[in-house]
Amino acid sequence: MKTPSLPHNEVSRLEFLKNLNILDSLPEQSFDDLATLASEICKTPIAIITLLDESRQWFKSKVGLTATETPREISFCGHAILGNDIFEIPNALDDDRFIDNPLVTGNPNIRFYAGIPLVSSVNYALGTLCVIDQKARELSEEQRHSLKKLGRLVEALIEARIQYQKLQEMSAALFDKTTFLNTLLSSTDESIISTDLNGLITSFSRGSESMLGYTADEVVGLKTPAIFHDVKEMHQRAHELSHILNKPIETSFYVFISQALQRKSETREWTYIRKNGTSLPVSLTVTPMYDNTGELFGYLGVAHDISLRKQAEQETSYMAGILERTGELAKVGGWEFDIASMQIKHWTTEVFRIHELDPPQLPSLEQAMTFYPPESRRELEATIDQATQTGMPWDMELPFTTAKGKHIWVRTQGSAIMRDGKATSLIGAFQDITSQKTVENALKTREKSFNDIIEYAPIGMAIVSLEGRFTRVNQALCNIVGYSSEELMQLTFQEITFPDDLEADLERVSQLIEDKISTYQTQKRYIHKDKRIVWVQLSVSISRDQDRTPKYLIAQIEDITERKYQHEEAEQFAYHDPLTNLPNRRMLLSRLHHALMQTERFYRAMALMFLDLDHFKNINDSLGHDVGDMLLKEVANRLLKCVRSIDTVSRHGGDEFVIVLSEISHTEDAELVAQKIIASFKEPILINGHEIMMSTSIGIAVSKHEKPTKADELMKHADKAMYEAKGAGRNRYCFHD
Ligand SMILES: Nc1nc2c(ncn2[C@@H]2O[C@H](COP(=O)(O)OP(=O)(O)OP(=O)(O)O)[C@@H](O)[C@H]2O)c(=O)[nH]1
Repeated sequence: MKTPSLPHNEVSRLEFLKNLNILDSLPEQSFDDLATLASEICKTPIAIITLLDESRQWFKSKVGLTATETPREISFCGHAILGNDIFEIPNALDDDRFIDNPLVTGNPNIRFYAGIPLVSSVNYALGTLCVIDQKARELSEEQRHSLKKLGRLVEALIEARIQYQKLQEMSAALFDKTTFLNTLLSSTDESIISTDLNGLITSFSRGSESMLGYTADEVVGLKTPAIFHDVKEMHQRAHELSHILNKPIETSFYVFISQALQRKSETREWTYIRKNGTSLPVSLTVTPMYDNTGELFGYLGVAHDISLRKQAEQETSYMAGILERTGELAKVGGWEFDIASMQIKHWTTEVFRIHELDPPQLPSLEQAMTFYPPESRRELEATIDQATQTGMPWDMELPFTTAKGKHIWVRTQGSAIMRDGKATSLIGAFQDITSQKTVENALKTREKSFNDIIEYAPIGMAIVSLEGRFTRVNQALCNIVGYSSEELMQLTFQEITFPDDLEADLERVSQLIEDKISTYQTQKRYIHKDKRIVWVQLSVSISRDQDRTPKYLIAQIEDITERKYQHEEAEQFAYHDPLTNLPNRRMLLSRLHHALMQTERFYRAMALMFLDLDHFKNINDSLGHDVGDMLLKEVANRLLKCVRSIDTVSRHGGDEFVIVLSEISHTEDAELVAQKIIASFKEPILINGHEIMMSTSIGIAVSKHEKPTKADELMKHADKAMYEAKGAGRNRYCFHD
């Protein structure tokens, strides 16, 4: 027996056969009819439609046989499919290939076999239509011819099955696709509307319904432009298209499909009018739709709601407008620079105005830099480089020359916008600060003059905080108080003021701060660094801001120490007796007037004592004038010890002394003082080894508030009383009656 060899395309043949899904399928009438016909036409008891699987031949249809399959290696069909025509074995017992075949030697005892290969349209021999007899014989020519035709019919059945199968697959795919599309249509919020070529609406998606408020039933069948289009907008677009295409365009469906007609889809912003009358900005993409022959059959419009974006755009443009206007008002411009393209992206009107350039043509970076002088340009470029690398903001004031050649000053501020640690753009503000700069320069000049005035002033000057701390001092003041300016600025005026003068000074400062006085002048004492007293003439004023809040004190300090001492000396000279240093007649008269006034005011009494030394001339004559002088000094000391500090002991010249007891309660008080004086002379006075006994005669006059006496009267009274004392024997006192 010879096992049939395999066809050259066996692998793909088996694959094709498998995909036919025919193996082990149920019997089909059409196949069975053809098998029966073959059996009848060829007059054989057996007819089979076999299909050759990898290891078996399977019978799709069979007549006169109960088996459903047999092994491939013993099959006759395995040989038959290798040829193109009928494979005919008249007597298997005469053929070496089959003589010992189990199908020949055993059931079904094949003797005659004729099979026509069943070849698919893509040239795979799948099996055979064969007729079998248990006796040796041959087919007639007609039978062969018919068997071939029947074979073609079986092939057609198999081909129909293939086509059906393809159709099944396609319809399954179509179903999937339709399901997908329907799901997509109903799940998206986008509005999807299809129309035919004339704009008749053929579908209206769920998204369209919720976007526009109409149901599909209300809209499908309407012609575009339909109830939800803004006719004014369409009219405007028609007008634009007329210009573009240079021919009149009507306000019609055409405005939506002008591009689609040229096989392009077009996206454009439109306004939809909802059923409730409100409008909705949308971005509408219109796409032409073609059938499988490439024929245009309609249009698809997909629209999405851009109201949020529009609102954001409006807000942005509103904010940009506000920024632009506030920038103009504040004279501050804004700019933006894109780092990737190294291009200026935006300048506000104010930036153009400062440059004296006309918008909207933006200069390149290089051009923009030419407005700065070379040195400033280098500085600015370096700063921008640094900002780009580090994101560090900058704020610079630079000289600038406008497009029309005007020299101004500008302030440029900027910072980098960073994304993922990298600067993507720079934004900033730009300002003309020329007038500010002019004021600043004027202020600087003024400040310099002010500084110069302070620094080089011949008198001491200081700026002092309201608390008293020196915040600014000049050299003249340092010279006055002996401190360096650094040392002085660590001190307060309180610390260097002579304690006795501080209270009055602080009082005046308070009045200044409280705005009760605007300035004050005083003479006061500072304590020099070397601890000596320095007399100064001080003039203090206060600086206030616009709402009169006090800011600091301004002090002018003049050293008057020398003048002060000279004055004191002169005063001493004018009002004092140079020998005894006691007040002289002039001062006494002043004190007397004062005492009389107080007497009247306070309902008191006072006494005037007139003293003349007894026989003083003898001292001069016997011991000399100098001893006389020394004696007079000692007398002065003794007299001072007999009175209170409020009383005045004066020398009137020669050996005459006058005492004002400015406040007595009774006449007896004066008497007591007179007795004390007389007693004090009891002690001898020791001068140059001479023990001198001295006495004095005293005349006392009293003035009481109830009976006041004028000063000159009182002097006369006391003088008269003194003479009475002399007359009465000296070394005594007498009251004027
Ligand atoms: N040493 C000295 N003598 C003076 C000074 N001024 C006046 N005298 C003298 O004082 C004397 C005053 O004398 P009188 O008061 O007139 O007479 P007296 O000797 O004191 O006698 P009685 O007053 O009558 O007790 C005169 O001799 C003056 O020359 C002075 O400043 N120094």
